[in-house]
Amino acid sequence: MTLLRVENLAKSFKGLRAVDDVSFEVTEGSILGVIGPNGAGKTTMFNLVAGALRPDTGRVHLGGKEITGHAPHRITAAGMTRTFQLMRPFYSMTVLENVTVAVLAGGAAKRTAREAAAEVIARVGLDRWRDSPTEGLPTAALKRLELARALASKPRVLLLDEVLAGLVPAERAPVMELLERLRTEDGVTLVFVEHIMAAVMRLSDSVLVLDLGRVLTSGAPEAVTRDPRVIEAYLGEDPHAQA
Ligand SMILES: Nc1ncnc2c1ncn2[C@@H]1O[C@H](COP(=O)(O)OP(=O)(O)OP(=O)(O)O)[C@@H](O)[C@H]1O
Repeated sequence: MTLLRVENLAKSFKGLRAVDDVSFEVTEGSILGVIGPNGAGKTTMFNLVAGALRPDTGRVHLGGKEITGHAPHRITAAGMTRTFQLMRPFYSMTVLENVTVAVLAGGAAKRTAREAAAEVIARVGLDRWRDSPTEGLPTAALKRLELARALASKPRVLLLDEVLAGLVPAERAPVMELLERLRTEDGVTLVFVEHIMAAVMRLSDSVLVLDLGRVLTSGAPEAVTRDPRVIEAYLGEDPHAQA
């Protein structure tokens, strides 16, 4: 079943077509990877889908309901939330307090919010930092906190903006495993923007390639990354050519 449907989205900034007639569908329980060179429109597309920006034209449907142009909190309430590339937790609060705020913002009752937050914190493997101040946390823990804050509203669709950026390879593997478990065990549908191709290849059921605001191509990761247009526009060289 199609859970997220994006039709002909477009957004210009002072004449620059940042997102130009982008359409795609995401099946419930699947993982869509979004790739493309810097400036391709990936973050703008996320902002349009998640309600941070209003599209000039086009429509977004979540679970069959139109959510185009709705405010982010309404879209979160409808079951879709996103993480930010530039994380903005409340640095003066502890990890538990940060996630509790997100749980409350997601509409949970005050009485059970801390308990629900603690569960999410355990889910993302942040238990050892639970009562630590957010200020001074290592990047890997901050990335997990960003995930926890997004998961606090129990989304059906999670949009992840470069959740692996800034992590060393040894830190990436457990985050990728966590994302896989979110899909298989919690049934969360994932759309993730990522530059790290090994992650895109491993996690994605299908890949959407953006270039200059438009969809260059989409399909299975193997096929997409062999497409000469993708290699030319983004990859620079054939990733399969190397041993
Ligand atoms: N608020 C804005 N005002 C003006 N131009 C913008 C704005 N936001 C994005 N742009 C422009 O729109 C285009 C698409 O930017 P966007 O950040 O969506 O690309 P991206 O694919 O996410 O890039 P990256 O991989 O570097 O994050 C770029 O040319 C960018 O400079």
